[in-house]
Amino acid sequence: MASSISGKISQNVLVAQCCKQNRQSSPQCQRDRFAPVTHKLLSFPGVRLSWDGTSTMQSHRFSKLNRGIVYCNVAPSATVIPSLERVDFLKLQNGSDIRGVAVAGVEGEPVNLTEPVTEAIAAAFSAWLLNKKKSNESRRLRVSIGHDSRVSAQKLQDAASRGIAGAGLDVVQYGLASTPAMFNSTLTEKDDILCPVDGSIMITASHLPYNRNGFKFFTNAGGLGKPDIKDILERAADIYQCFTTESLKNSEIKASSSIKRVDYMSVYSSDLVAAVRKAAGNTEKPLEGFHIIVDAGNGAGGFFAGKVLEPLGAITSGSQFLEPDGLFPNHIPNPEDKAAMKSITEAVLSNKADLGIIFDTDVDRSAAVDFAGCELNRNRLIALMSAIVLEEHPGTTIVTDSVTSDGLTTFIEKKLGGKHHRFKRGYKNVIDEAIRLNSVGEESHLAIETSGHGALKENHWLDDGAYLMVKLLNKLASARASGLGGGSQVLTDLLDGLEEPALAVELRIKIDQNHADLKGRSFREYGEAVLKHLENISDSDPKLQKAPVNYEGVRVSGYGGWFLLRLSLHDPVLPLNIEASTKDDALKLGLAVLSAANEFPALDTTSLTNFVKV
Ligand SMILES: O=P(O)(O)OC[C@H]1O[C@H](O)[C@H](O)[C@@H](O)[C@@H]1O
Repeated sequence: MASSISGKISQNVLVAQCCKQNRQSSPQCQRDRFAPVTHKLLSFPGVRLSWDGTSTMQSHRFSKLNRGIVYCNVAPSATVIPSLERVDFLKLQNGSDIRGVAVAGVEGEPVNLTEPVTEAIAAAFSAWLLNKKKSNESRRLRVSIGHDSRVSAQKLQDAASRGIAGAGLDVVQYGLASTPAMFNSTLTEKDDILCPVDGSIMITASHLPYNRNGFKFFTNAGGLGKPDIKDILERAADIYQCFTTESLKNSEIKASSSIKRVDYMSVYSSDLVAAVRKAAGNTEKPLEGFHIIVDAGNGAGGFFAGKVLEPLGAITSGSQFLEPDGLFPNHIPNPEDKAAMKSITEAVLSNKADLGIIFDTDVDRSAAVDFAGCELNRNRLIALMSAIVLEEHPGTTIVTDSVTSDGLTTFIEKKLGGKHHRFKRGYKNVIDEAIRLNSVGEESHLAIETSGHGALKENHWLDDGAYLMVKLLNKLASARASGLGGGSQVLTDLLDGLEEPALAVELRIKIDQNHADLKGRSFREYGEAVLKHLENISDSDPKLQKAPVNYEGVRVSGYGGWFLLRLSLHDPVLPLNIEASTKDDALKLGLAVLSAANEFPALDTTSLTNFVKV
């Protein structure tokens, strides 16, 4: 419970408990042994914390001069938990997400996302949030937590709740939820369900295997970016090394009184329903008679059938894998995955449905399949969304990731009259770039990746796979309202004129980080050297032309196609995309890359060598 001091609400932070034992054993604590600790993690406005060794932390208003200074004294009785492993927190960063191994049993993948680690990360997010937001005088800050269907979800949700409650913030648990719903909870104005929340945590590892898990964080300004995640992990490392048996026990007791549960997915779903009804001129059941199949891949997207499509009048029989199952027994929930797309396509065809909709585990990505089994994912989904958005906003700029096809550019610019801004890979990069363009006067309404991530300006730049599908449903409903039949043919017709390559492939070339040829360089530096060399080779080959505008890696046209070699956002890998109108041309492009790659012994070029051999 927060203690009320001088009539103001103050936030307690239980997690700053640096014990004597810890100080003796950890270098940081030794450094800080006789001095007040200046912890970034506790630098919240105007509050000094002191702990007198009892289980209660006391907050005192503190002079502005001393903001951020924390006195952290711990009772000698506190004991370090022997089972607390050393954890390299910064290794848990994955771009603008946190990802780790939460379930034991996979060889070579030791668990590094334990409950105490999670508690420390959630406490660190709370401290970060307290720094960012001035606590409302009338209430404590609150944080919503939701999760996808992973087997480790419940225990991580409980641990994260303890971290937040221990920091003196209120916790609102949503249970099974989608990532976009979590962001949305920072925007919803609805007091009776404790919205808006000040911050939100989604527990998910997207489409990764069952043993992984992770976190995404939101405020009403959007998803946290890389620097914020790094900051949070640094704070979490400090917090973690100060954990004691007592502090962890206390946080459990504290958490039980600060946790509320809310059925937020019903609220979020009814917003989606309202959006489709509104677009259809306030018709109650604009999808009446449409047969639409949902494939949630046993992730969190099952709600879309029963809570969105059915209230709108659609028939959803034949929908599959709607039940959450964190072992993902049917297929990987990933609209880029070939087996997943095959599965939904077969379901649409065998049920003679009008449309199929598929989500990734946490529903921030999606794709569709038309009545004839035509996959509407990757470049096609971008083309389709561009057609819809450009009808509404003629001439607008469509921001995409870097691996989009040349045919897509021609389609957006020549057929649709828009502008294609091919930017970098990474959904956050794409969304942030669209926001930046608007801020400098270039109108953009859509930011979308080939991975199926997509965000619209009209939807607060929320990265929302379900909302992308709502836009397709609006199109179906409005076409029928204006007398057009043919079900999802209306969507496929929008793709008329999109040139597609005969062959499109993505190969991932690994960099062996332990190879002597790195000569002390990081894999990134090594990868950059590969790219530079490839650029030089391409410049000197008259059959190859470097893309005039390119924001990442080396993109080159030639032999009736193109290739892009770039550094992965996360891994020691150089992903290579090749598209061409014949297999022969694709091989020539592959050979050009291979001749450059062969000069770098730390590269594992097996996949490329096999590709050019065929
Ligand atoms: O650079 P890569 O390894 O291909 O990964 C890039 C991808 O990473 C994650 O999955 C992000 O969610 C995507 O937005 C991004 O496109």
